[in-house]
Amino acid sequence: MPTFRIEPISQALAPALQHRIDSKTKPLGSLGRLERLAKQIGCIQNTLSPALRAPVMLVFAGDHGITREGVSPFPQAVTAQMVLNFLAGGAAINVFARQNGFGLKVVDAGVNADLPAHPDLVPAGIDKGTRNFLHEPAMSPEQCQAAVQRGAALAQEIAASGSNVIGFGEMGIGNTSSAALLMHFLSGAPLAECIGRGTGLDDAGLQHKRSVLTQAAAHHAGISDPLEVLAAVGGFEIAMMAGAMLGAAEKGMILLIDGFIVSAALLVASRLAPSILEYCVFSHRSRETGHARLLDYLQAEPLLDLELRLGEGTGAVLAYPLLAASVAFLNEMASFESAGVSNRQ
Ligand SMILES: O=C(O)c1ccc[n+]([C@@H]2O[C@H](COP(=O)([O-])O)[C@@H](O)[C@H]2O)c1
Ligand SMILES: Cc1cc2nc[nH]c2cc1C
Repeated sequence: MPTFRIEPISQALAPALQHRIDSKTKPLGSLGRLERLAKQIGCIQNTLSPALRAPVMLVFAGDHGITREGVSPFPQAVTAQMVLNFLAGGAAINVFARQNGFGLKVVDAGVNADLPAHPDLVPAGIDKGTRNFLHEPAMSPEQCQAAVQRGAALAQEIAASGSNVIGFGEMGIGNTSSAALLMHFLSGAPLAECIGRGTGLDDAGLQHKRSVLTQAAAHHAGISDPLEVLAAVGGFEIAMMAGAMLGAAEKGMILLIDGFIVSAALLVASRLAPSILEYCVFSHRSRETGHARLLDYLQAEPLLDLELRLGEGTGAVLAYPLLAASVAFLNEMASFESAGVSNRQ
């Protein structure tokens, strides 16, 4: 596995950015969270006049062997069906991406179907779904490494095409089970706090999911190396997304983090390169049980809480106007001096 060289973001301009923010015609600190966002973006880009260019949403799709255990109310076939819906432009993420000027790429990281070629589809499938991690590792070490490397290469291509904002989304029936176990093994949170209703399990379904995942956790007990954990209980879309996050941060891009599954991928990436977190904007707090605690663990401050639990990158794209607003106020607002407004005595 290549090591990822992710530099901590430069704090060289942090005092000057703070001064610029404080000079704007507003009471000190009154743009609240947008002020911290403007400063973070300025530091990531190491400029007093940051700019957001050609934002891209990558939706990683993959299938999961664990679906054989009845952990999701939806059949595995929905993953491929939703990929076709993305390619036809009819999913929620298509609507929000069009609305917010995002380019959209759907990445087949390991869907259990033969997908037709399409200009928006990146065919990068490792296999037709993972193995059932109740009984064996979800993927081999080689498959895991290949997924991470393909993801990193993809993000680097997107950076080379001129984009400096990359959003992460996913589609994979069963992937809240993977995310729950990744969180459990890598953060040490009790399993019960990592498991939620996903796409909408009822009480009996949730009980069953807890029982299956408790057995899976026992089967893999003792694993702690991030790549070993990723191979044991991850998904191809999660592994490729973790790689893409690492590749994007290496290129100094702004990483827009979506919900529970995307945050679990970031947890893996942050174990491989902790500085990656400095490049991340956390778009929202998902309704999925576990996300709030995972965000706390990552010391993340999400921008929105809209009770979303869809995935696809929807929260990330919905939060983008707030990034655009923070950059715009930094670049365009008058200062007390330029506008001739009296500052406090
Ligand atoms: O982003 C989230 O926080 C989120 C929370 C719950 C469900 N999802 C989506 O629902 C799917 C996984 O749910 P499940 O019940 O099949 O494990 C997958 O396609 C995710 O995109 C996503
Ligand atoms: C319909 C549907 C759409 C989704 N989008 C992301 N995960 C999903 C899961 C389902 C079931």
